[in-house]
Amino acid sequence: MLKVESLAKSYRNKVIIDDISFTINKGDIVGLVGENGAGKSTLLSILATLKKPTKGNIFLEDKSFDHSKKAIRREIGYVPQDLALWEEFTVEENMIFFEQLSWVNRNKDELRQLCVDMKLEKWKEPVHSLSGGMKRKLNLAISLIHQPNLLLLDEPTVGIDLKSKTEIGNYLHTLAKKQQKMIIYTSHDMEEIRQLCDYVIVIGKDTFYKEILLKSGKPVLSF
Ligand SMILES: Nc1ncnc2c1ncn2[C@@H]1O[C@H](COP(=O)(O)OP(=O)(O)OP(=O)(O)O)[C@@H](O)[C@H]1O
Repeated sequence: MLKVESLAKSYRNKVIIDDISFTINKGDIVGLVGENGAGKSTLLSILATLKKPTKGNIFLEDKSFDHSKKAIRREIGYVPQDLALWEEFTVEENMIFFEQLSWVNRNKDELRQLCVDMKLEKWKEPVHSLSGGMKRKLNLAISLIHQPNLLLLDEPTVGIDLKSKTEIGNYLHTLAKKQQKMIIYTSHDMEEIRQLCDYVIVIGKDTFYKEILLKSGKPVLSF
């Protein structure tokens, strides 16, 4: 379980996030939506332990973000908006490189299976020759190497076609429902959010997204 209590973040005196509280259980896929600049990436990077909140508490199971940062990092897979891949290396070489940096040992078959599960079958191809959707899949596969329990995905399907979006969505659904991962997922595509997420956290002043989601019957928490 991930528990966020009264979280706030300001840059200098500008309040970006104000008093957010929510709980995510194992197996939940939670959408995080809001207008540009609402603070979605800021919230994800706080949950990824990369930024400190101005106020509030966060717990992953019984571990506090204030006291157990190292242990918590092992449990988290974070995929930022920007791709972080070695373009000249093949898919295989990228997977092996990131496995070497991770806390767990995964053999080549296991690494390859992670890619196959995501329908990324270009194992021997250099990354620069892959489509945008395939690169996004590879970024996601890399974030799963250390078998995290909490996945934080910042617009993982931005700019990719419907087929790849659907494949990524199906895979995330399997990760949550069969492997009991917790997933927080940002997107500006409300249809995708509606189909994939169990509930949605809406942040920011604009009520546009909240209204669309409520109309579709999706449970919404808004801040
Ligand atoms: N290091 C920083 N210093 C000052 N302001 C920042 C910093 N990082 C982000 N901000 C500001 O915080 C606000 C929220 O940014 P953030 O990137 O979290 O929004 P977002 O909801 O993810 O937006 P988008 O949908 O465009 O990705 C923006 O106004 C941004 O300019």
